[in-house]
Amino acid sequence: MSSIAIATDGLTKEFHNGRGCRDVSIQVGKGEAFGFLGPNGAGKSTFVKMLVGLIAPTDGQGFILGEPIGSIEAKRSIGYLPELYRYQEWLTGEEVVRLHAQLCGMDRQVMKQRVPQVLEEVGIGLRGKDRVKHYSKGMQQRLGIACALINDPDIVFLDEPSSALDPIGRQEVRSLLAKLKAEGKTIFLNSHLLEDVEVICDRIALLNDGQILRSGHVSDVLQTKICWQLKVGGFSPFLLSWLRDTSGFQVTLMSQEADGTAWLEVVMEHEEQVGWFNTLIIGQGMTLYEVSRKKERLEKWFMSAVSGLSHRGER
Ligand SMILES: Nc1ncnc2c1ncn2[C@@H]1O[C@H](COP(=O)(O)OP(=O)(O)OP(=O)(O)O)[C@@H](O)[C@H]1O
Repeated sequence: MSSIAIATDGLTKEFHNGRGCRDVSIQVGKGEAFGFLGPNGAGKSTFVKMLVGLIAPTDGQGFILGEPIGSIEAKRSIGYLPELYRYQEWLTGEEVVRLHAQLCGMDRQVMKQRVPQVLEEVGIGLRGKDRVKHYSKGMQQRLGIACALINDPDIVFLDEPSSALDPIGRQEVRSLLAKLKAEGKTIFLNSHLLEDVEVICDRIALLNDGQILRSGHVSDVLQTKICWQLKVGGFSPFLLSWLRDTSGFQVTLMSQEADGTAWLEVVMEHEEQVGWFNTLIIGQGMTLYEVSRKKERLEKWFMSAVSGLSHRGER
């Protein structure tokens, strides 16, 4: 049995105006969380709409668990949260989810159990009988996720699930995605929120002007070198060259206060060397206030990939 959840080969959608996305080939493994990034207008939503069968490709092919995209068999195993979707605000949350269950052709008895269960799962079980117009944006997004999960899909496509949410709403959606991932669901996440992608996704691809520009494992992108940031007290400039000479590491003074508090950045070969380096600091009479591993950020990866390129999307 194949371990591939989503596979595309040269998948293309060219709109009448020449926009869309071109020649996109990816593979996403079962249980993997895949982040699809790109500037506004890069073609991310167009790609997802092809995968979920809402629009037909103009070239190439795609498969969901081995079934051709757009087929009933492929649709049975997916859930989809569209971007900025607005639900019928005169309905209750429960009615909205029930409507989606009916659209899936769910049996009435199964529906009776599944609707409250999925509302509970996304954390709006107690508000299921309230009308959507009384829901916060965060609750509406979670309601959308409930609709996407109603058929207990193997693969969930989420197009900007945290857009327009405040930090609390984002955190709620992020925890929900982490839970889905832990349950073994395959997640395909379109997002501009790179911090969310860093936390949730295993692999990423960056789309620009309809084409994949870069792709890779998030862990590789974030850990290009082992760099620690240390906050120390009792620092004096002559200690900098002593630390460099004694450790052999690249030590950089980032900032220093008049009271001798300083921030250092130290690049090492192995993670474990930090313990030894700390003993050098303490041995020289300095105080160690804080030690943290500096990570590369996805934002840097994203910006370095798109800088200097034309992206016709929104600009
Ligand atoms: N139905 C359509 N007809 C013509 N052009 C379209 C159509 N749908 C999208 N486009 C264009 O295709 C390009 C890609 O749009 P798409 O919505 O896929 O981008 P996106 O990466 O999802 O953007 P965003 O991050 O802003 O949501 C855009 O230039 C858009 O204007």
